[in-house]
Amino acid sequence: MRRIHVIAAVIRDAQNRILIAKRPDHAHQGGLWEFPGGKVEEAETRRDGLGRELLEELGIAVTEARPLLDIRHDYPDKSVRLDVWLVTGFDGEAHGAEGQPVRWVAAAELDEYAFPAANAPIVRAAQLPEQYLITPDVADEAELFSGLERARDAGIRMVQLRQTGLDDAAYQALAQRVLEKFGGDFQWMLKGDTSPVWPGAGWHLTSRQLRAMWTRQTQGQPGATIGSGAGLLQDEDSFSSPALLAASCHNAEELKMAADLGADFVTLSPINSTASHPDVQPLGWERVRELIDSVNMPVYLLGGLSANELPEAFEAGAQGVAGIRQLWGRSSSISSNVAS
Ligand SMILES: Nc1nc2c([nH]c(=O)n2[C@@H]2O[C@H](COP(=O)(O)OP(=O)(O)OP(=O)(O)O)[C@@H](O)[C@H]2O)c(=O)[nH]1
Ligand SMILES: [Mg+2]
Repeated sequence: MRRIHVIAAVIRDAQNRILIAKRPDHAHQGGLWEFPGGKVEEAETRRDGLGRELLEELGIAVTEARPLLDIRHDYPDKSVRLDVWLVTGFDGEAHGAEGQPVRWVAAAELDEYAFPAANAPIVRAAQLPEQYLITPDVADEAELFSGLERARDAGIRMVQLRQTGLDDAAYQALAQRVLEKFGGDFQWMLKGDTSPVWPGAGWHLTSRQLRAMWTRQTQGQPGATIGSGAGLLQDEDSFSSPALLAASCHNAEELKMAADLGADFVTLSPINSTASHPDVQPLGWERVRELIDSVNMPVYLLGGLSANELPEAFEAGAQGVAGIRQLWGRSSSISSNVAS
């Protein structure tokens, strides 16, 4: 089946609301909500297609846009490439120029609307920030707390609590203290052997956990040979749904495993060589582009990148950048590793 190239727009206004429209009942995937857009014409660039579709459907002229997510989906009757752009600037008042209902909704409310099956990763991409901070190892809790305050003030909105060398009990106790103080400031991603118990917190799997969980879920094996640390192998109920499921990936195989498990997003590393891992071969941008292209999930690039590299990351199709020291700010004195 020929794959149809469709441009779709996540349009965000100054209040961080997102515009959705309702598809006509008689259309493909009719009656469901959608991100405005449509088929790219033969002689048209992606950006021109975006501009034309939003003018036709909403009566707005796009002034600021960048690629957000590129996905491929096969419906029983149709194969589509959904080339999704984030639109943050436009002239005119958006309205249903073709008579379709349109609505501005808060990003978190998108989950309450019925979209076509292909749209699940678009909804995640619309909700997730551009930067994903992974906490560095710190000397003490005061340093952790002041760093988190600094990150919050710098506009960081999602944080993975990582602290090497803690056993699970010590980590859980730390997580409790951190979330009591900063619970509402960030989307939290926690590590550990089981799905986090804190409401709203997500679970970030190491690549080792990802492999173990994938093996258990897809092969129905007990996974006894994979290692004793993976508590998730022993407890079926540990896969109670966290708010978000993420995983650390380094290659095509791990990306596919994460996709199979329905991960909401992944990190991909290492992009560049880092001082902490001078001997690890970096992926390089060309390979990164290919890897991102092979999956339908938001991908954060990790390893020697800061917010300065966001344009390159977007251009490669990534959701944004993840970082430890690069996103933590200047006053952190303790060196840390690239996340597992
Ligand atoms: N615009 C849009 N299309 C989507 C989304 N999700 C999704 O699966 N699609 C599919 O992508 C295809 C694009 O369709 P469209 O109907 O908007 O195309 P169009 O504006 O050029 O419409 P037309 O064919 O009536 O001229 C449809 O098969 C639709 O089901 C989405 O969020 N937005
Ligand atoms: Mg359309």
